[in-house]
Amino acid sequence: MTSLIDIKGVRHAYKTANGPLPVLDGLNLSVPEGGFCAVVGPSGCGKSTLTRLVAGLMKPDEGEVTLHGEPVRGPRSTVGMAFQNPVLLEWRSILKNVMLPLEIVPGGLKGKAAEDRARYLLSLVGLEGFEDKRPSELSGGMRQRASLCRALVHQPEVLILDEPFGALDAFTREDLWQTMHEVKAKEPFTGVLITHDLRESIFLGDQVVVLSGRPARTQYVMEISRDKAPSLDDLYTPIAAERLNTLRHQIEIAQGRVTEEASA
Ligand SMILES: Nc1ncnc2c1ncn2[C@@H]1O[C@H](COP(=O)(O)OP(=O)(O)OP(=O)(O)O)[C@@H](O)[C@H]1O
Repeated sequence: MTSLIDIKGVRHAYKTANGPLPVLDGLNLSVPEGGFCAVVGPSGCGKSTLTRLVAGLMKPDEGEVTLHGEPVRGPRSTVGMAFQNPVLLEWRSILKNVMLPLEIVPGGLKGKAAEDRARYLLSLVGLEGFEDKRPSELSGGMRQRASLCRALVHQPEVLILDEPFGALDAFTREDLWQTMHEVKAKEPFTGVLITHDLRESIFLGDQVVVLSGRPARTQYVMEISRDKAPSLDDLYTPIAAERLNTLRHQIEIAQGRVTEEASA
């Protein structure tokens, strides 16, 4: 697999009233085509900033973010995003919400083809029959499913998920993890997932990147090879426990609660 997303030596500081706030300091990350990279790290370390750089919503002070080797210089229609808050438009039906990017992205599907595509995605995530409902008529998990369809409707090659399941209860979240694997099998994309949930990171990611405390650098990378989609049972195996323990420990180092030397 060739690398689709490459982040090399990225440094970034926000300009604030109190002077520059260094947020990223030597970030390196490489996601192969079709890969799913889960990013974890202490609160406020710069995870969302990383997604903004990949999405082209801002440029780094130093270093480079490339997609297929081409520097990211601005927003691209080949990137889809979903956030913790689905932000669906209440005056549009679920179907019309999902179709929205096709009205905005140049060259997107139009008319019946657009509607068919949106209906297909909604059926893929189990929302068949809810196309004409308004967002407020759906549960939080269903709204997040619709938001996922909206992020995928224009067939982006990169999907950025910034804590999309963070506000959901544990059972709904686990349902959505499984849905994500089902969707990815049918709608291939290269994914970057920001999460605070270590179980989620090892269930969805084939690479888990731990960022250090702010300003963030790449502290630790865990590769997870799998030849089929996992089941929830896989989260209760010794190997899962070992992975979670390693990641939890890396987070403690990132938080400065233990030192690498002390843990060696
Ligand atoms: N536009 C901005 N201007 C100034 N400071 C900002 C801006 N956006 C984010 N920050 C600050 O940069 C730091 C990193 O923010 P960011 O949202 O990237 O972190 P995060 O790891 O995603 O946070 P969390 O884990 O809480 O979701 C935080 O201290 C935040 O307050």
